[in-house]
Amino acid sequence: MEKFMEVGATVIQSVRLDEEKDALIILDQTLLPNEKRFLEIKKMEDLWEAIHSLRVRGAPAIGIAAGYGAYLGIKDSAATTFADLYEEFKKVRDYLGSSRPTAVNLFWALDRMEARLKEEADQSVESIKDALKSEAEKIRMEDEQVCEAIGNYALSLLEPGWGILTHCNAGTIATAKYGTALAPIYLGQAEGYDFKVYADETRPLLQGARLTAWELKEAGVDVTLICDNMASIVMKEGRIQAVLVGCDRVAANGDAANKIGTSGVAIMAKHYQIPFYVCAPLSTIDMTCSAGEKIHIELRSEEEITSKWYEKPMAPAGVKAYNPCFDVTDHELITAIITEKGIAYPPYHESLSTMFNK
Ligand SMILES: CSC[C@H]1O[C@H](OP(=O)(O)O)[C@H](O)[C@@H]1O
Repeated sequence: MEKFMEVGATVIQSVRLDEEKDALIILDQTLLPNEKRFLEIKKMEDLWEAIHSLRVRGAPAIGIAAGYGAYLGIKDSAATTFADLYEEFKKVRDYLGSSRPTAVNLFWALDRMEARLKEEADQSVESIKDALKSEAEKIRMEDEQVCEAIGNYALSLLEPGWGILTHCNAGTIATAKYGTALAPIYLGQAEGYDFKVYADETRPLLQGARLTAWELKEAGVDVTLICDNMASIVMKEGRIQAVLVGCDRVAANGDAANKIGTSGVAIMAKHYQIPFYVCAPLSTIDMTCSAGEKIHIELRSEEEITSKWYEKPMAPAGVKAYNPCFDVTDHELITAIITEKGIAYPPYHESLSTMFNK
């Protein structure tokens, strides 16, 4: 944690609970890099909207928000028995679970909150509520340690001065701290690694341009923004020695869903013989999902492609658009999957299972 502070990185909590206000405080990521505004969220409808609209985004941050949401959703319940409280919890769980489909952390966190609630079944309603609050806090605190561990494992694969390409934003604001794919950048910076990071802009929602370029620049990291269709040229020019990406759900065979465009980057990396690493907390690995084709890919509105970020529409009125939010990178294109328990190499079914038993 201190290393992170030393390098002057943006120490910003994108999701936290404010106990005095009884609210979830969320950094509105849709406004970055132009405005740093925090939202106070008390109602479940507002949290659902914040997740759905990507005000809070990034698989681990969505999980943290859902954990707190599960607590806030039942905190003022008038239930006097476990059974009644559980009925209310299930409604909150199902509602928040419908906000986005792909990042498994949302469901992982809700399941974890439910398991804790059941463990406390013989306690009073008030102490069950307290237990849920502390479980949500635990999810957030653990994520910091998980990201730091991923960062250290990833750093062991990198060398000083390397050019690193990343896609979308798997940085500190997508997690409790450090990020997943950006964690080794921050930890390496403290050790004088002097990485040159290339950030794909990541159409259509521009998380690379708006968020990755912003947080790395704030931290004093050497970052260069490129359009998505420039990844090949920077690889060909020898500027990239490794690709690091985050992920939203990893299947048991190692297929990894991440922001749309990631699989194309992996195909190019293979062509140029550049290692392609996926950084994945165990909370993002879904061993119940056998392969990538089973992952539900979120489809988002056409307007995100045609006009959202422009003063004037960038496409003819009424044109059809297709806007899948994620794609799945085939496990054969992935050099290694870096978890908080170690580095998994192919065959992934075996190596990922081992990570869960450590
Ligand atoms: C560290 S999680 C990574 C992550 O979040 C992304 O998606 P979104 O912005 O839609 O929530 C993405 O695919 C990432 O790499």
